[in-house]
Amino acid sequence: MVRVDQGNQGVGAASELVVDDIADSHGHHSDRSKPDDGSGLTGGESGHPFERHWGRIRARMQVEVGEVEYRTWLRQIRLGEVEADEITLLLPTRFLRDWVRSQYGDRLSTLWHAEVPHIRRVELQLAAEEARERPAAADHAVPAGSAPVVVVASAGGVKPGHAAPPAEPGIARGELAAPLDPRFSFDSFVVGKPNEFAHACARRVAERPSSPGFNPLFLYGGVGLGKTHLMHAIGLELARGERTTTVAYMSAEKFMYRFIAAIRSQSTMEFKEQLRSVDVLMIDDLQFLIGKDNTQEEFFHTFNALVDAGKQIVVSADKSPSDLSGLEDRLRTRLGCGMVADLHATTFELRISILEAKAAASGVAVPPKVLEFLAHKITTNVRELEGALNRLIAHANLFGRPVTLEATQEVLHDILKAHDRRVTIEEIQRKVAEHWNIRLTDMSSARRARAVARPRQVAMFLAKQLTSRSLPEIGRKFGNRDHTTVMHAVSRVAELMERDTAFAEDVELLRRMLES
Ligand SMILES: Nc1ncnc2c1ncn2[C@@H]1O[C@H](COP(=O)(O)OP(=O)(O)OP(=O)(O)O)[C@@H](O)[C@H]1O
Repeated sequence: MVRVDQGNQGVGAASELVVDDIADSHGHHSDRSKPDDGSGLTGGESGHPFERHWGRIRARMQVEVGEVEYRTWLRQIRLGEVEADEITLLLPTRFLRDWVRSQYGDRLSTLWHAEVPHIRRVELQLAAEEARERPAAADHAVPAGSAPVVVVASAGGVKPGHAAPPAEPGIARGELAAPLDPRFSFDSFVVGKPNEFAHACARRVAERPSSPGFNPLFLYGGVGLGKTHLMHAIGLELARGERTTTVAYMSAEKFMYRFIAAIRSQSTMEFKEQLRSVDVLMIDDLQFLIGKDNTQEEFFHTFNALVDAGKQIVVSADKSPSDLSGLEDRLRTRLGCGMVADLHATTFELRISILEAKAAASGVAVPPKVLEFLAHKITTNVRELEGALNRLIAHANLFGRPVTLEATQEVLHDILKAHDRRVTIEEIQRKVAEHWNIRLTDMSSARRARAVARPRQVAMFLAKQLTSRSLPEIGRKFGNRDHTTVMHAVSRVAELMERDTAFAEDVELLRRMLES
């Protein structure tokens, strides 16, 4: 049984949630809870009247200075006497006291004053006797090795007077930290029609977080289309700014496991406070929370607390809020309240631009023919496209040979074969016919009624997008039609998709079904 402490509001429900959610994600129950250690200590229960305030200040400091620095210098601080406008903080050694005083003294005073306005002075003292009398006043909250670290890039860096130089924004500061990848910047994100709206929204949030109408920002789209890239870009951009903005980025899965860890180490209050003290919270791959009802509940509360406090939330998922059917209704509703931006499947043009940018950055000359070939063959996922190009480049560097079409086919034969196998024209025809409720034979019939001709054109379009068949080959599969008919179908469907969003969504849905 997980111990439930009265002092930790909401932990009872949360404790059960942990076991439930582990069972959900692993398909069986596992009792990973820790037995009661009998210490009687729980988060926020030292008995000191200012313990809760101190908990919030500690969480804030942890976020600002990073986990390593926090543990080295600040974790051992205990609360001492409060007299009039002064609070005493106790440290176990003279060296620590002097160091904390010189490096963090001002910041601690500011935070104390902000938290408890009548406190104007912070006195740092050697703990001496007091330390023995009040052994674990503040330390139990974040046990070593199991601290639920919120990963933070502290834009604007560490405040003046702080000890170590700030960690590079987004670089992990503790063993649980989820770093922002410096490669995923706005500069390296190639913008095209399918992602321009999502990109513009991400830029806007990075420039002006918490703007009305943009909070939360919900980014969604298929696998490998740049959601994570855009989220990192927002974080990196904020980290470059002048203002002091704390950004926490984590996957929904990490969110759940950190929450579980916090419950096990009985530090949920600190976990919540850490989360709620950030300015921008970004949760990636939210669909992971489907079926994890209790973690959803926790996320919902965090979400509300942050939005109500004017903080920015950015969330990504593989579907739109309304299609995330396993999520609780009230969460879906709130997620859809801000800006919802779709990253559409890439077009040939965008894939070419991405390949060109990545090839140029690599410094290896890749002929346009090879880029075109790759953009035709690998249509689904930018990650795979990038992987294929990287392999070619590595090969060229290793053997000192130029990249040619022949070499490409040889080096990537396994990837290309897998892509050829992925979708057949017959499967496309079947799915499209089912979708519009027409007979499969109409895919090759001579009927020209729109109810039949339009689905047939869509099937041709998808055959061009999803297979590596040539136009004449596709034409043959559609009742021996000419390649110009296929060409016309492809451009007609692309044109209609631009104009008619409902139609575009239909085609997009079919594509996703065929690719999954
Ligand atoms: N428009 C783009 N410009 C440059 N690189 C891109 C673009 N879109 C995607 N990528 C690259 O493709 C790879 C996959 O992108 P990312 O991880 O952001 O996808 P995702 O949508 O989060 O996928 P998943 O659903 O798997 O989480 C990354 O290396 C990313 O840099």
